[in-house]
Amino acid sequence: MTDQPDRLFAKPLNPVPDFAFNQDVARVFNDMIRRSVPGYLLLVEQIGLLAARFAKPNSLLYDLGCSLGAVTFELRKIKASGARVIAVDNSAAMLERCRANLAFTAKDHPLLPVELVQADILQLKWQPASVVVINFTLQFIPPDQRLSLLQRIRQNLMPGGVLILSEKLRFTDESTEQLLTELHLDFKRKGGYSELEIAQKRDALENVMQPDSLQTHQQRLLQAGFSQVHPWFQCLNFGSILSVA
Ligand SMILES: Nc1ncnc2c1ncn2[C@@H]1O[C@H](C[S@+](CC[C@H]([NH3+])C(=O)[O-])CC(=O)[O-])[C@@H](O)[C@H]1O
Ligand SMILES: O=C(O)C(=O)Cc1ccccc1
Repeated sequence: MTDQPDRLFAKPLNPVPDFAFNQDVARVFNDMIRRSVPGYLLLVEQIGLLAARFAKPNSLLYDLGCSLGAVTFELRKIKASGARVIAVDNSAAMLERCRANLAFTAKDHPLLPVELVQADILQLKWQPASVVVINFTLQFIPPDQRLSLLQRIRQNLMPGGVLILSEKLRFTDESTEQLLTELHLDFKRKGGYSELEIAQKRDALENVMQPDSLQTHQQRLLQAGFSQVHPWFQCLNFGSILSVA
């Protein structure tokens, strides 16, 4: 994986442009996500283990909003004969680097075949799947499209299939929101981000990324038709939910 340090917001920007998954972001994304999402590496590793329990032979495993392919790579390690991984992202810059990463990491031990698809996940042509992972991507989908996307995912999951959804969380209780946001800022400061970098990235994300509360996610997943909805991971204001079809 390329590991250029993220200095994208280090110099004063006036105005701060909306956050976009362009070449500049793709180049530093590996560093950015590790220093921005507490628990990211543990989460990705654990997703591989969770997914392995639900993956069925001869089925599809989707990684929606695959970025540089961290989750895709974990899915490819699963032993499920005849299964295939479909990794989807609408950013050409991300997919190009994802392709290079996956080629580089393809060692001798067998990995599941992968197809990289450049597409909007709202426009995807679905095929029946046993595993769908959407790791920190639903928060970039317009809120009024989220339920119908989850319904489509639910409809294309085989019985007993799993959806793993990770998101930044907001909290309706003001003091919880304040405390966890402060702790997240402490995590960023400890990772070497300056106050300017933190403030400018927050401004860049403001119109682009809209997190929901854990309760909103749980209710929406039930409404989409999932029979079991289990929050299984939370680190500060980042969490993940496993839902069974
Ligand atoms: N409508 C869309 N259709 C397809 N892709 C999209 C769409 N909107 C955004 N994306 C893509 O979703 C990804 C979100 S990052 C995922 C991290 C990864 N899952 C990881 O586990 O490392 C999360 C973050 O940056 O916080 C980006 O690559 C976008 O191009
Ligand atoms: O940086 C943040 O505040 C985040 O919420 C996480 C994030 C990580 C990578 C790209 C966009 C958002």
